[in-house]
Amino acid sequence: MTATQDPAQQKKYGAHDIPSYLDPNNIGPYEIYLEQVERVTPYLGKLAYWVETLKRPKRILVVDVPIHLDDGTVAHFEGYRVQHNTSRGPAKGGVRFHQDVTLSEVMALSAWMTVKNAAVNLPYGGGKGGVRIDPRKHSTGELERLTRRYTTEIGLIIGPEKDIPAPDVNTNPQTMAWMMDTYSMNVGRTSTGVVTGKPVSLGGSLGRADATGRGVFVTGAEAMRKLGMPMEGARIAIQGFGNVGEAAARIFHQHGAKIVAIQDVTGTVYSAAGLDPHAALEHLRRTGKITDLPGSEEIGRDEFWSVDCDVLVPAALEKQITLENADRIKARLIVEGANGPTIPAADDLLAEKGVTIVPDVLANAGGVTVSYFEWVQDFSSFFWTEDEINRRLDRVMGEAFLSLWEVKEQHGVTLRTAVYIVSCTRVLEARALRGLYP
Ligand SMILES: NC(=O)C1=CN([C@@H]2O[C@H](COP(=O)(O)OP(=O)(O)OC[C@H]3O[C@@H](n4cnc5c(N)ncnc54)[C@H](OP(=O)(O)O)[C@@H]3O)[C@@H](O)[C@H]2O)C=CC1
Ligand SMILES: O=C(O)CCC(=O)C(=O)O
Repeated sequence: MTATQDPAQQKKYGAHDIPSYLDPNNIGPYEIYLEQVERVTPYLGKLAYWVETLKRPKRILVVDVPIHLDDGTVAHFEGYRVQHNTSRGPAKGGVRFHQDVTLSEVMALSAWMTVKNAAVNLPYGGGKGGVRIDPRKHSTGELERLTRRYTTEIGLIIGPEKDIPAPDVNTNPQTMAWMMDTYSMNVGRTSTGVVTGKPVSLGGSLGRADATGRGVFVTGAEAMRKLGMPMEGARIAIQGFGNVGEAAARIFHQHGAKIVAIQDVTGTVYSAAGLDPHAALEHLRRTGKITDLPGSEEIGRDEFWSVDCDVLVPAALEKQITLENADRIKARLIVEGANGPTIPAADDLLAEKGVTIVPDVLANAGGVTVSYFEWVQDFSSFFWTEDEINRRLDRVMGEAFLSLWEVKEQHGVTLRTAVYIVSCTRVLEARALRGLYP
């Protein structure tokens, strides 16, 4: 039970003056994950015997990444690669460059990869990496040197059959090209399968760029069908207009929905009549900000959460939906493009309000699904058409959604708990079958 769920605490502190160490909004990313595991444990039956496996990352590597800056000085950055679990296959998950990256965050992100990969039944465990750096403050040359040094430092534990990185926040196909090249130089052969999300000309897959946003759309559309919400004219608010948010906005728009609000780091724009995501992207590329978008009005950052909308898509960072804003959310459906955007206490509050959440570990699994297709294509050196990729992706995401929705109905739990029931069972079954000793 969290502090605000506890009636005694509520009486003592009221809604807004609880001390910070008791404030559920202060929960760390790995604690969020641990709470999610606690919630699923009663549904694991005999496999609960192995549940400690899920609570501990298998392997954590912390590295110092020194680089020459353009002015000739040397700067040091802290980097991480966490392999949370490898029971079902090699570790798999992205690499994030961000000024707020912490070990706890990367541990949580890697654990969510374990759950996500099992949710869509990919033959992977979970991993994630990150470097604490603000990429906006560095030149392309500095970012290339950082990426190459980081790749060499984590080279001890990555590899096409060990752990396969991919893009995440502030990393992209160019970053993956540098990682692939550095790893290949270090092992003395071209190893395309060591990373996914590469440029198509270097063994990348068609469809990977839009895959996460496409998966958000496919699972969002399935959820809307279940809830009897028409797509035509549905009002969508999107936080984050990067790889995931922009693609999700564009695909929802293509299918007749109306993008009423977009928020990124630079600000928040709103239009009751709907924004054109193509124009928004063009404006962002030209001006470097989402604000001053023609045909939109600028609203306050916090106002974003109370915008009149039917579907809310958080597609930025963790811990965005908290007890500070959850009760103001008007959407009936939240589709989590980001990893970990909702803290558990807000999850409970939204469930009580009757809001349906398609959780991150299902909604944003489209990216890693096409990463899997890329990895398979690299191994066989045989590449599929974009139509083939999209058809397979839609099938994986659609079927996963429908079967997980059935589990939710069967147990009378939230969709998040349903995904954890299925995923944790799959991971722990593999653990139990493999046993402990060499
Ligand atoms: N890329 C992928 O394939 C996958 C990504 N994800 C998750 O999706 C989320 C977004 O990743 P991705 O799109 O790749 O990252 P990008 O770096 O491409 O985009 C991030 C977006 O979020 C915005 N943003 C960052 N911080 C804030 C904030 N505090 N408030 C509002 N907006 C903010 C950025 O704004 P600005 O541009 O102004 O900085 C940018 O628009 C992350 O949680 C990631 O882990 C999940 C699965 C796969
Ligand atoms: O494509 C991948 O391997 C992983 C993408 C990712 O980091 C994520 O799903 O959070």
